Amino acid sequence: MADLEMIKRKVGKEASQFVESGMTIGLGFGSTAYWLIQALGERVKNGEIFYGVPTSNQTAEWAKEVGIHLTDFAHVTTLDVAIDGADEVDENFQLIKGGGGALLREKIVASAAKEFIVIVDYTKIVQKLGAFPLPIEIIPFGYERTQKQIADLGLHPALRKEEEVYLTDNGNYILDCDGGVIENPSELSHTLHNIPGVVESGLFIDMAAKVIVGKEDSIEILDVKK
Ligand SMILES: O=C[C@H](O)[C@H](O)[C@H](O)COP(=O)(O)O
Repeated sequence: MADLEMIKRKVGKEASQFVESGMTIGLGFGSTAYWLIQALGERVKNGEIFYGVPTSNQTAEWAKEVGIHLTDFAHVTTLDVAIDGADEVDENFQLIKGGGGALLREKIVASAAKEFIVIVDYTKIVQKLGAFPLPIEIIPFGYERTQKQIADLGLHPALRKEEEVYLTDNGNYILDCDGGVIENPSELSHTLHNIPGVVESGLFIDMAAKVIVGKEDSIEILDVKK
C-alpha cells in the first residue's frame, strides 16, 4: 500500500476510537473516510452496532458492505458525531471540502453532529486556503449566470465535467473555483450564499471540533478551541 494510503488508513482507525457502540455517526466521503468505515466494520465483526447517516451514495454502499446500519434524518435529528475528510485545513481550522462532490450532504450531516471530527493526512494542512480549487454546488437552472456572478468575484469558476457535466448526488452542478489564496474564508462563504443559484460552498467555517492529522510516523489530534 502506498505511504499516503497507509497514513489515511491509520487516521481512519484513530478516528474510530471516538465512536462508541450504539452511536449514530455522520459518515463522510472520500479516500480517508473510507478507512474510518473499514475500521468500524472490523468492530461490527466483534458484535458492536453502529448507525450511520451517509454523506454520499458511495458512502452508503461502503457502510452497508461492512454491516453499519443506515439511518437518516427521518429517524434522527442529532448525530453523536460526524467524521469526514477534507481537501484543505487552514491554520484556523477552516476547511475546503467537496473534492469528491459531496459537500452539500457533508455540511448538512456535519452541522447535525454534536462533534465534527476531521481526518486528514499532513498534505492537507495549509496556512491559508485556496491552493485547492474551491468547489461550489449550484443549481443547473441558470447556471451560466450563477457562474458569471462567481467569476465576477475573481474566482475563475470551471464547470466540473467528467465525460458529461458532473452531477452531484442531489442532481446539481459543481463549479471548481481556482481563485488563489482565500484571505477571508468566512466573508467569502457569506458572499457566495447571497448569490441565487448557489446551493452551498465547500467552505466549512467554524465547524471542526477536532482535526486528526496523519503524518509520516505519527498522528496528531488537534482540539479546536471554540
Ligand atoms: O466531497 C468530498 C469530500 O469533501 C472529501 O471529504 C474530501 O474531498 C477529502 O477526500 P479525501 O479524503 O479522499 O482526500
